[in-house]
Amino acid sequence: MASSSLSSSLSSSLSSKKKKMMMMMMKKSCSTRRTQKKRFYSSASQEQQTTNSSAEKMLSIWLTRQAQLGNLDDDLVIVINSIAIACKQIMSLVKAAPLQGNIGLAGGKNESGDEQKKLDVIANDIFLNAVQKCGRSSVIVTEEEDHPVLSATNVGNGDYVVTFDPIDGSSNIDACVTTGAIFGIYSPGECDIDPTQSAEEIMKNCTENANQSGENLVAAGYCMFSSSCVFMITTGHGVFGFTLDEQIGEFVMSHEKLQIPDGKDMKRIYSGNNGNVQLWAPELREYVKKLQTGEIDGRKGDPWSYRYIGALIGDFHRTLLYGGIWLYPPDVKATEGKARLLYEVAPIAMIAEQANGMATRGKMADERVMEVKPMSIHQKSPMFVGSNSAVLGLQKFLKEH
Ligand SMILES: O=P(O)(O)OC[C@H]1O[C@](O)(COP(=O)(O)O)[C@@H](O)[C@@H]1O
Repeated sequence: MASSSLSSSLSSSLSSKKKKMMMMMMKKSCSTRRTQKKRFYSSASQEQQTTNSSAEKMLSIWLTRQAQLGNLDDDLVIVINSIAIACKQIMSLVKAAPLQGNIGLAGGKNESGDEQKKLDVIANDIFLNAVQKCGRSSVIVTEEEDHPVLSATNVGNGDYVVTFDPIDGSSNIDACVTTGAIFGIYSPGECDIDPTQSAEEIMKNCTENANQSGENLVAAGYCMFSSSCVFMITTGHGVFGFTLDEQIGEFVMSHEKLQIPDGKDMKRIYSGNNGNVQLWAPELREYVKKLQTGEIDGRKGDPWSYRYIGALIGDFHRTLLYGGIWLYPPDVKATEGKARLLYEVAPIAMIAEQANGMATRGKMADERVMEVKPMSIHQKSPMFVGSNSAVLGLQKFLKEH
């Protein structure tokens, strides 16, 4: 109650002395409340200041800062911010999938022949919409579309080739196991549309334009949908991680200039589908045996640990943070491996190399993944990726066997 109306209702019933006492107490309590409020606001403003001072840690502001430093251009900032927004939307859908009936199959298959999950299709639409609406991408390649998707770059100068897998490891969704989105942003392509060309010729030109080796990547990253939602990004100047703070709806820096642990800091972990080992080349079967006895690095009786989530993002993220090796070699069933070069393998390889690790393929595990130019947009590729010493150890073993 305001003090004035209360004081007037008191005036008729109390002696003047008592009244004065009451008024003094009233004033004191109001001023206390005002002080408390002021303190609250001041603390809130201090808190606000604290939050502001850590604003630089927010992805959207960090990207702008990187542009100011000349590490990436403004159009690329817009593309990456659009991808981050799509990832937040997809994370919320993945979390609620069982409640919203977004588990199970959508009923179709993608060009790779994988049965599409409901969230594959929904996430693909979210991603496509975000990247197309930002107007800085000329061609989009996604695991869930058979052909490249052209997008108008009518609002900006950027005409980046953006590739992504909207939900990697989608078979994990129904079991609430880690999934994620992987993306690669390739240098602007010359995908001029010649109106005199036929649709097939235009598509062939844009497909050819999209088929770039990893060395043309200007940025690569992934967003892991797990116990935390972690957005990992490299623009060629190191690897940075941002964890979604659901209180403020922002990705906030949590990993700065990540390096894959090596040497004594490396955890001896290998990751691959052990169910396929008997389908691998004999020398790779022997390599796995040496990991399992510990002999591969001279520590017989001290085996390497084995971890496999069945989602490249989850298995790679652990390798990035703990060290070790992830391998998906060719096998009798998957002669070119399973992960796709343009939008899974090459972006992961860029991150690995930017984190001072290695990503190779080939019979001797000595071909840099980043140098391979895909012949088709959904081309698959084997990969051995992880700590330098682990990949070099594999190369040494293959040379000797
Ligand atoms: O089931 P497999 O043969 O081990 O393959 C697992 C690999 O396939 C993938 O799940 C591919 O997933 P998506 O096809 O859902 O993108 C990778 O993420 C994972 O590393």
